[in-house]
Amino acid sequence: MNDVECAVELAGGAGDVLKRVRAQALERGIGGRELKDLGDRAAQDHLSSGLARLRPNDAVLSEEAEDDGGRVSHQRVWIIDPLDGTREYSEHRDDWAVHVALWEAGRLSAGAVALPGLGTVLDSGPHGQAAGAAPGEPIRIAVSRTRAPAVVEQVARRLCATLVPMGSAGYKICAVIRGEVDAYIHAGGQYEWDSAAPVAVARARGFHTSRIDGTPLLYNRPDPYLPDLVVCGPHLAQRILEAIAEGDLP
Ligand SMILES: Nc1ncnc2c1ncn2[C@@H]1O[C@H](COP(=O)(O)O)[C@@H](OP(=O)(O)O)[C@H]1O
Ligand SMILES: [Mg+2]
Repeated sequence: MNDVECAVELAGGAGDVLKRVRAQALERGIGGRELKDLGDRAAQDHLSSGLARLRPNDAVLSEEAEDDGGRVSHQRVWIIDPLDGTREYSEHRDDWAVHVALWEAGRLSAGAVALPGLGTVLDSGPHGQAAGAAPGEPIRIAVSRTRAPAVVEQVARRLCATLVPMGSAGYKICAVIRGEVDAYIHAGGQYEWDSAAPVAVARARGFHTSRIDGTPLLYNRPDPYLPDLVVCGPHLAQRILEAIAEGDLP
């Protein structure tokens, strides 16, 4: 099994576990915080035991595990978010995801994002897919449905774009890849596990991925805080980055 196949197997398996956990919780009348915790724990257990079995020599950075920083000196580090869009998962919505990425010697070398609500897993393997169709007007920008950053609202006004609220960073990046929206912009806080796997998939298919100031998204840093990003078709990147750079000017 190569690394991409490994990522697909693990993300898809964790997605199946999460769906089972949620169905059983519904039958037992469990929801809210308890369901979020059950899901986080079950998906983390599935991924950590799978990585220990399939890739025992690699390091792991997970949203749901202690990080002692030892991974920084490793050449191969799996960056995982067992349940991205925890809130939406607990609300029985479809916009949540499982992220499994591999960072290898300075770059993301493999990734898979399970979208269990849509019954699919997207991966960073060779697909020969063009990087998105030219966007129609107005441009559609995916944004957090619960904490839309002010900068995204400003950019939408400048570009006369439509905002499309959704949960989960992975689900939103996959919405760009799937052509449901033209861009995803986020600012104000996030961590490497929120974007590593979907960014690996987006890059493999030719999409633009960067910080909102246009600099590269870097992974396996000592501090995994990675607060902002832009993902869009390459033809839109310059317009969006310029609109962001205009800052608070009217
Ligand atoms: N300001 C912020 N600070 C820290 N994490 C944030 C954040 N805004 C969004 N995120 C994280 O990014 C993911 C997508 O958020 P959203 O659905 O609002 O777009 C969520 O991951 P988790 O669900 O794994 O916690 C959320 O916790
Ligand atoms: Mg997350």
